[in-house]
Amino acid sequence: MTVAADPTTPVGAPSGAREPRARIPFETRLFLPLALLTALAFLIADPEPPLVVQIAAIAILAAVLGMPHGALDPLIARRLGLWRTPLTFAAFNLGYTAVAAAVVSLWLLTPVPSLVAFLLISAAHFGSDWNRARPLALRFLTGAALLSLPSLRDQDAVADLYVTLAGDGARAVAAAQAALGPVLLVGLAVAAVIAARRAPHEAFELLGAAALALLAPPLMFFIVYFCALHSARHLRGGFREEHGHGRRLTLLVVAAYTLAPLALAAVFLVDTAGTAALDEQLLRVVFIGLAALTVPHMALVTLGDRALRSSQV
Ligand SMILES: CC1=C(/C=C/C(C)=C/C=C/C(C)=C/C=O)C(C)(C)CCC1
Ligand SMILES: [Fe+2]
Repeated sequence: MTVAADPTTPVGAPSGAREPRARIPFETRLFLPLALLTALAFLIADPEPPLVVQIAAIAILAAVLGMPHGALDPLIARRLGLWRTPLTFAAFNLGYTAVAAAVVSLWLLTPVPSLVAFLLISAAHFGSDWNRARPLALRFLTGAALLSLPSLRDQDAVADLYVTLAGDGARAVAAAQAALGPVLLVGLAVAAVIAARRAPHEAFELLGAAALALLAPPLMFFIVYFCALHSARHLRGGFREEHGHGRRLTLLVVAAYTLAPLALAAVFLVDTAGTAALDEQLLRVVFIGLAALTVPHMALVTLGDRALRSSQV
């Protein structure tokens, strides 16, 4: 299989004229066994952990493993030439924070449309973990399928989570996802077939992710996919692209930009202690926080990908 000069080439795959074999990326090896074990555990024993345990797990794992992949954003921005001096760096941070704050404000003002917008943006973002060189419509369809399958498995569980995040009106969003689920599942299978032609490991990842979404509770699916595949892939890609600038600086930026939002989340939790159950507050902090960071994060990742692709042409 030829993988040279293909943006879907797995990280670390050798390139050259002599038909190199695509190496299976680290995150595929991490995600697939984890996904299959988790899916199997719920298929056989259905050992559903209490919701509060799942929420605590997602808060901790998203903080430790999920957040750092967004923390590479200042480095992506530097590569894009968005900042060069301390002053333009400060302006970049101000802009990034302002966009995130605007998303939170919008969410509080119009929660249900904000949730829908978050799901649509996330569909494009997550769907781009596969078939990266293919049209956006295919990637969006893949992501929409991935995010709808949990509702197909357990519409009420997803509806309850959405209601905590966006109020009663959000129940209809889970219903819509459950209704679209079967068609989207077919779309995901098509995406897997398309991916298989150039990168078979992507097809296996997609099938593993679909099995996980259909068999494990919604939050367990999200934890395993988000931490073991999505975040791991972007973190590794980010470190690889920053290789010229030294690992120490990259580590420092990742640490600082992981800790800053976490500190903010902690302040919010302490500030609002007693106004709602801790698990509900945690769920809101995790997902509304992710929504706030996703908008500037996705804009940068998209620009970064575009720059990378044009430099490869
Ligand atoms: C709330 C919620 C869901 C959606 C989560 C989303 C959409 C997360 C997006 C995170 C992003 C985009 C991170 C960026 O890297 C699920 C899993 C459908 C079902 C369980 C409840
Ligand atoms: Fe991401």
